Amino acid sequence: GRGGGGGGGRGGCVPPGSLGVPLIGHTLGFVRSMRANRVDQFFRDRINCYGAVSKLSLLGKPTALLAGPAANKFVFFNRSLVLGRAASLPHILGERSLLAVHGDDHRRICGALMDFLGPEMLRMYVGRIDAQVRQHLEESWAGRTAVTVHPLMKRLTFDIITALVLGSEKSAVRDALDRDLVNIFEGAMAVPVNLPFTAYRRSILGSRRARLILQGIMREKKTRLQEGKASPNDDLLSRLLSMTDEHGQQLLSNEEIVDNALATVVGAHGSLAALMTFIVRQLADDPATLAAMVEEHEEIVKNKAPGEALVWDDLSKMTFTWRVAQETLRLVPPVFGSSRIALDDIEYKGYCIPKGWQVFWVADVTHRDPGIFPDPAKFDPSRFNTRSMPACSFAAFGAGPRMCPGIDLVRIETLVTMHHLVRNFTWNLASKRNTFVRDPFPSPLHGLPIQLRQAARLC
Ligand code: HEM
Repeated sequence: GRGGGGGGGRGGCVPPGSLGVPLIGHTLGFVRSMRANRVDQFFRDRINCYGAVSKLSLLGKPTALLAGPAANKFVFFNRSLVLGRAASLPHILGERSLLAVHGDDHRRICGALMDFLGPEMLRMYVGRIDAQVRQHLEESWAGRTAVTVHPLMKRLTFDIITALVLGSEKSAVRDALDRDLVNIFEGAMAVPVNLPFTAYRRSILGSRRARLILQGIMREKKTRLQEGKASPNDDLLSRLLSMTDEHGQQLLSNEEIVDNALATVVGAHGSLAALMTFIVRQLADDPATLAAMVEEHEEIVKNKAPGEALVWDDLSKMTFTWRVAQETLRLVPPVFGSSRIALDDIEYKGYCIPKGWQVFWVADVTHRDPGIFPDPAKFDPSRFNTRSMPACSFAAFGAGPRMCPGIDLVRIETLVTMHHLVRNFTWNLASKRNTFVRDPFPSPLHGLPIQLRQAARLC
């Protein structure tokens, strides 16, 4: 029913809506809708019914669901809302991962990660990423008439992030990590009940195994750094091990390094693979966008020797390609939303959200608001030519202190991959059915099989 009154803390009443069955609440409906790609509809139905603020029960907690740019901004910048252990993923990734800490610890750990993931460091790795993309296309795309895109993009993004985090060796270790990641994601959407045979339990165990693997590699790196056989710039682990505070102590504890190396691998893998897969899907049916991209990339190679690697400055010329990526992220945001926990009773639009409640923001619903994005279903990269939209309308990376620290890496990997892909191949969708499910990242039907044609010799 619509009844909104009663309960709650000081001032106003709690938002309208219903909390459903205790513990399970709306979780099953939510998870089912994710799997059937009706998650957008699941949230839209509630928002249509109750308005931009409503209550429901998700993943075992009473939850306030907020939607719209103003709501997003409220969530992203509110100090009484913390990303916390109530959500499954922070708990799964470890006590000291960026997702599980707040306040000064968050600032310190986020600062350390951004030292590696910011443009100053990442610009050094463009050449390495360029080589990995070329090798991947050479090995898995060249000479084929059909490929399945999503698994290939998962492989590529996984190889790039593990090389950045762990360094170039260790392929067996990477395979082991890869297997554990599957379990980790399974539990991210599950009711957080740590009992045998639950998805949640499998993901806790997968994460524990992955962190043991990372611990072993970290110890080896530490020794190699001490012996002068490795450089702090080799990879993320070496960089984090080399950073010190004002007393000369290691800035991040060993546990923090391990948990955040895992968070980085997890953060950089599925989301990016989804983005690149959906760009490929779009380009198959959108010759005008493809032609504009090809033109942009041909212009860039005009000034380069044949086979010369891309460098940082080349990427700043790929403005249209980045708008294509943003428009793809608008229509199919890899992270559809996420939650916070209220540390105090807080008020939004006259409603009280009681202390301890979960607050959920959603990207999808705002991204399809015709008041902000006219004709919202239309794919139109030129929407991003201007900056006139209200703050936090485009929420694919979040905003504020918790904004995604991986955005520069997303840009580099996407631009480099698309540069080589659109210049060397054209393709058609093998299936016209345009559906996808979330697991929790958007996954197209059958992994997006395509028929492939190669322009000439790979260049
Ligand atoms: C297309 C790709 C990506 C998308 C759409 C994406 C999206 C997001 C979003 C929306 C958040 C904020 C969640 C919130 O506010 O609750 C976030 C946080 C995060 N992302 Fe990404 N991300 C992507 C790629 C990456 C990459 C490449 C990395 C690592 C290199 C990464 C690492 C993280 C981490 C560690 C956080 C937690 C930040 C914090 O809590 O302070 N992500 N991401």
